[in-house]
Amino acid sequence: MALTKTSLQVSGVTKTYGQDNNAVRALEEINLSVGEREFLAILGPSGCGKSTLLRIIGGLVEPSSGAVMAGGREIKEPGADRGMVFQSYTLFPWLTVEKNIEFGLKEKGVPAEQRKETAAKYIDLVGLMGFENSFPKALSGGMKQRVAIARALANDPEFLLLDEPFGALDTQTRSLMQELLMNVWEKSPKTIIFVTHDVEEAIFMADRVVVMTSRPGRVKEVINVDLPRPRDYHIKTDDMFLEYKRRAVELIREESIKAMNT
Ligand SMILES: Nc1ncnc2c1ncn2[C@@H]1O[C@H](COP(=O)(O)OP(=O)(O)OP(=O)(O)O)[C@@H](O)[C@H]1O
Repeated sequence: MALTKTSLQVSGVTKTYGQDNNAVRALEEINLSVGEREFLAILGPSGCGKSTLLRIIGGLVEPSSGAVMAGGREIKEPGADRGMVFQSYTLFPWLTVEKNIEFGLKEKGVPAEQRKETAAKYIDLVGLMGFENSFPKALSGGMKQRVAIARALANDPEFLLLDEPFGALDTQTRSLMQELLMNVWEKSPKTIIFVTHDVEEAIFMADRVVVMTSRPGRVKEVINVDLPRPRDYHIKTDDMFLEYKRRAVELIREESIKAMNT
């Protein structure tokens, strides 16, 4: 994808949790520009600060220094411009699929009829027709994450921030969910920032993959994934795909070895 305007800018972001002897340096000098409607993956070894970076972008965690700018404003707190999806299922168990998806709209005071219409649109987009009135406990993990994606999209955010959203799913479901997310993104273009430690997942979906170092997380390398779209699973055996994968595996391996030796 040709990069359009910058929609989000991470400048000199550093994060230290705790103080003195208990201080943990999670992130060090992160600089990153994210293009409008770009699909960006953040890839790195466990504990390198990926979630911390995403939470800072989401406005859930404050950086120790540096700033994140979106739409000309510094991010200081969560906002309706940023929808988030986490690995753990975060649906409201007492609400049906439809009501979960409508939740943010109701908070905003959108009238009932319009809420229902919007929910129906996203239920269709994530393939959950017929499950409108089901409760989360009756859904599989993949279905719950589809509801979570639909719920985030229903608020029409500019950014969709996903933190290992398919991490708890089996391999087959995970692979189908990757295709579903790309499909949703192509039909409802947003800027996506997707955190994962899965090399194949990152290259399969993203326009660019930001590979992070082990803790403290820094940007080690940015891989431009120049593979045609739309993509489906066949591309995973393509020579170019395998070349990107080899490069990313090499980078992550270097970092994992470093982390083991410190
Ligand atoms: N609230 C917190 N208080 C103290 N330390 C924290 C906190 N959150 C994260 N950390 C530490 O910061 C470092 C980075 O954590 P983070 O969860 O951002 O990494 P990650 O790359 O997302 O890890 P994983 O892939 O294992 O989920 C880790 O050493 C972690 O223990």
